[in-house]
Amino acid sequence: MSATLIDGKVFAASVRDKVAIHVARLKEAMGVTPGLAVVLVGDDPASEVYVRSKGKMTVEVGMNSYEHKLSAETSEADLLALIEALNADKDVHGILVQLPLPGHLNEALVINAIDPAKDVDGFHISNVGLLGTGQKAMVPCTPLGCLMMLRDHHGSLSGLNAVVIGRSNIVGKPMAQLLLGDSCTVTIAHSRTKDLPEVVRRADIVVAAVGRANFVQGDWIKPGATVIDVGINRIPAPEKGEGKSRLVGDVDFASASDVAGAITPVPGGVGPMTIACLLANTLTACCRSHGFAEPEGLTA
Ligand SMILES: NC(=O)C1=CN([C@@H]2O[C@H](COP(=O)(O)OP(=O)(O)OC[C@H]3O[C@@H](n4cnc5c(N)ncnc54)[C@H](OP(=O)(O)O)[C@@H]3O)[C@@H](O)[C@H]2O)C=CC1
Ligand SMILES: Nc1nc(=O)c2c([nH]1)NC[C@@H]1CN(c3ccc(C(=O)N[C@@H](CCC(=O)O)C(=O)O)cc3)C=[N+]21
Repeated sequence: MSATLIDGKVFAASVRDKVAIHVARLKEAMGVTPGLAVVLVGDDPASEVYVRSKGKMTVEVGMNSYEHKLSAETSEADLLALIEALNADKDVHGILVQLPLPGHLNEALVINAIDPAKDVDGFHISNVGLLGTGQKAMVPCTPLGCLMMLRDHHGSLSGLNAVVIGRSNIVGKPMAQLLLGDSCTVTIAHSRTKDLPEVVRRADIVVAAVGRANFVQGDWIKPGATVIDVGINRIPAPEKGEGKSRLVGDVDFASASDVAGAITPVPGGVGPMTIACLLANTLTACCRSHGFAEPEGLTA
């Protein structure tokens, strides 16, 4: 491995430290404590783990955490009623509805019911539109975390060729918007892209958000490029014992880290930054709702 490792775990801890300092100040000077409500519908074990770890970190930075666990059979009307109540709750500054939702619930309808000012995921159409037109928005956590790491590594991103693999509403598209906002020349690749390896070879920055284990190969990477691996894939790991598994990204780390200039690992890369940015967004939402000065370096 010759690439510099971009340590998301360390970076995320520094973001959370910054958030904690601002939260302490808000509490002391203004008597306001930011609050994050997380809504989980159903009992997907992986989602439960994430929700628990989000709650723990929310409390660690001094914020209030409100967890709402609803059964998998919850009706759309009941979920919308909860969102209405959270929209009206003065102690709640951020609302996150864990995705994916069970199939009988209309995801777009539910997300768009959240008060855009409390939409710390940045998924509401109003925030999507604001981001797309370069106006102040709530920015999706995963792309924001990627952008922070890229800015930290490169300084300016202006003029660099960026290739985003994946065009989902939660990662690929907002990532492309943020890179464009920083004056990259952006290509969005997806499952219909012709000759993906050749497209990726032009990139100074590669962001992989595909959902396929070890998909991006080292010989697709331009020597010296920066590789951000968003993928979270659980694969069998018989070498760790029968029935065991491990997490890998969308990038074949072994081959890519020999060619890239810098690379994020999985685990310990984008994942921890996503949660840190969720806390940063909750703080930002709280400051905006009260008309307080926004902390610097925690938004796009
Ligand atoms: N670290 C974190 O915090 C987070 C990690 N993730 C992880 O990131 C990954 C992507 O998530 P998400 O965006 O939600 O996934 P989606 O499944 O919504 O999107 C995947 C994208 O990859 C594209 N794709 C699929 N196969 C290929 C292929 N063979 N060649 C090129 N493109 C392909 C799809 O193209 P098409 O549109 O044509 O189908 C699609 O646009 C997952 O591993 C997920 O677990 C997600 C959120 C947060
Ligand atoms: N409304 C909504 N917003 C989200 O942001 C959202 C969501 N729904 N649904 C699921 C995805 C996935 N996601 C992750 C967050 C942190 C890690 C993370 O911290 N991963 C650790 C590893 C954790 C482990 O060991 O399992 C790491 O990469 O180091 C991963 C994935 C947020 N998501």
